[in-house]
Amino acid sequence: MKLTELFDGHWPDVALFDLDGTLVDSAPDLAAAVDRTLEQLGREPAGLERVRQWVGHGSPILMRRALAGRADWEPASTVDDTLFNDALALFFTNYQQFNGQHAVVYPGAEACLQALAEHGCRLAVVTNKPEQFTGPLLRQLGLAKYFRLVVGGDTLSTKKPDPAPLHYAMKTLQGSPNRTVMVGDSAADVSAARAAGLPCIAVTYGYNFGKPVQALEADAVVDSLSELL
Ligand SMILES: O=C(O)COP(=O)(O)O
Ligand SMILES: [Mg+2]
Repeated sequence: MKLTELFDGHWPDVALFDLDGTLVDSAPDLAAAVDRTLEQLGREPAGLERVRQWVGHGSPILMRRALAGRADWEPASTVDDTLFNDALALFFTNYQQFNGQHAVVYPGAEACLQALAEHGCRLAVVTNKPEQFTGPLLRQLGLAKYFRLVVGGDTLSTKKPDPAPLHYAMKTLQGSPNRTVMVGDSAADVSAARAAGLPCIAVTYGYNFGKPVQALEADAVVDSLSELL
């Protein structure tokens, strides 16, 4: 589906992009950092396939899931606070080292960013990844030049699926809800867009775990961002 079909034949004024699983396949680096952390804590590594299922709600939940060994971690289930804090600090140190080592831009993603920018669309990354890792990754992969704004998982006091990061990005880039689109790979992205009253595109190749992307009630589902052009 062409993006312009969502906006009466025009390009949107503002586009908000999720990062992990939407623009960049970063799971190998995240898995390397999680596994190094688990090993430092005397635990078995989780492996790429499991870590891939745990990404999307930010680093604290990624590490809680890794410690619990399961994707369906809920706030009610107990992970010892000291253990969690130690694990998160180790993860940050490890991810600092692994961030960008194996990450690649998905096919079609850069062409989409370029076309949007050429049509005057103002672009932001709205990710749950902490800011300290987001800027360096975007710069290393040559994507930083497309974005006027980066909102990380720790930029505000709440993160997706809360709509606050999307509201903040729209306010900063002077986008209105009916002229702004959110593009993401997970339930957190679609829920945040819904709550902010924005149209939302979901990609099929990312890290959504649980129900299929088609069940997320996005306005369109695409296999590649190049389909939007
Ligand atoms: O760090 C995460 O959990 C994923 O970040 P994302 O919001 O870019 O998918
Ligand atoms: Mg994502």
